Amino acid sequence: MIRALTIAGSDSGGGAGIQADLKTFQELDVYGMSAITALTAQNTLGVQGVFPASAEALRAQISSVLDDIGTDAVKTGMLVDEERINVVAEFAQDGKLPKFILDPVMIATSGAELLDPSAKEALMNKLFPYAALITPNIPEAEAITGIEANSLKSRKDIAKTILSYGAEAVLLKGGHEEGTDTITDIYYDGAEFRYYTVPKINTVHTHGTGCTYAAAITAYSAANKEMKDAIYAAKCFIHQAIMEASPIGGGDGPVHHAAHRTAEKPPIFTEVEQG
Ligand SMILES: Nc1ncnc2c1ncn2[C@@H]1O[C@H](COP(=O)(O)OP(=O)(O)OP(=O)(O)O)[C@@H](O)[C@H]1O
Ligand SMILES: Cc1ncc(CO)c(N)n1
Repeated sequence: MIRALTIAGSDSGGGAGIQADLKTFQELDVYGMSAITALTAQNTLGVQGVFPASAEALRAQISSVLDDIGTDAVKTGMLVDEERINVVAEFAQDGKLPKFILDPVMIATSGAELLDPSAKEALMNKLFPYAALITPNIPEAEAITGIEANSLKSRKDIAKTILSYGAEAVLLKGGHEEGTDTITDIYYDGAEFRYYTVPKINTVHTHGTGCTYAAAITAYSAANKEMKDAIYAAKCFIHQAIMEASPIGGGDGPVHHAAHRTAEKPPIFTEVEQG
C-alpha cells in the first residue's frame, strides 16, 4: 500500500486542510495519515476560530506515524507559526520527510490568517531547502519574494527566486489571476519552465483548491510518478474537482473530491521552455 502523510490544519467544514488531503489520498488509492497543527472552526463563509496544537502534540503525532507506519511522501499545509515550523524542521533535518511537497499556506481565501506573518522567514529558511516542490498561490509568492506578479516575466522571476531558497522545484499557481479567460500554473526546476494552462472555470466554489491540488501531487509522487507527471495528473484531478464543485453551505463551497471518477478529461495545454 502506498502511504502519504499530511501535516496541516483541520478544517471543520471538510473542504480544505487535513480533510481535503485525506479525501484526496483516498480517492487516489493512497493510504492517508495526518498530523494536525491546529484545529480551525471553519465553514464556507470563513474561519471562525484557530486553536493550535501544542508543539509536543504535533511532534508526537509525526513520530507515531513515522516510527511505525512510515510514509512514501509528505505534504505540509497550514503550519501556524515558527514554533510549529521548528517541529517540522526537526524531522526534515533528520531526513525523515521523503518527497516533501510544501504548500506555503498563509492566508485563507476568506482572509483569515493561517500563518503568523513573523514566521515567513522561518518557513523559507528552515523548510524550503528540504522541499521537493513548493506550491505558492500568487499572493503567497508575492509575500515570499516581494515581487509583484503582474507579468509573465515577473512570474518567472518569482519562480527563480523561490527556487534559490534551495527547493528542487516550484509550482506557482495561477488561480488568483484576474481578468483572464485562462489560468496558467508555472513549474520551474532550474532547468526548465513548464506552463500548465486551462480554461478558467466560472465558479465561486473553490474552497480547498490549493490543498486538494498539493495533496494530489503528493499522492502521485508517493506512487513514484516523476514530479512533472505528478503535477499533470494532479492538474486533471483538481480541474475536474472544481468543475463539479458543490454549492454546499452559504458561501464559497468546496471542490468535489470524487469528481475524477466520472468527469471527462479536462483540456490542459502544456508548454515547455528551457530556462
Ligand atoms: N476558476 C478556476 N478555474 C480553473 N482552475 C482553477 C480555478 N481556480 C483555481 N484553479 C486551479 O486550482 C489550483 C489551485 O490554485 P489556487 O491559486 O486557487 O490555489 P490556492 O489559492 O492555494 O487555493 P485555496 O483557495 O485552497 O487557498 C491551481 O491549479 C489553479 O490553476
Ligand atoms: C485548515 C486550512 N488549511 C488551509 C486552508 C487554505 O485553503 C484553509 N482554508 N484551511
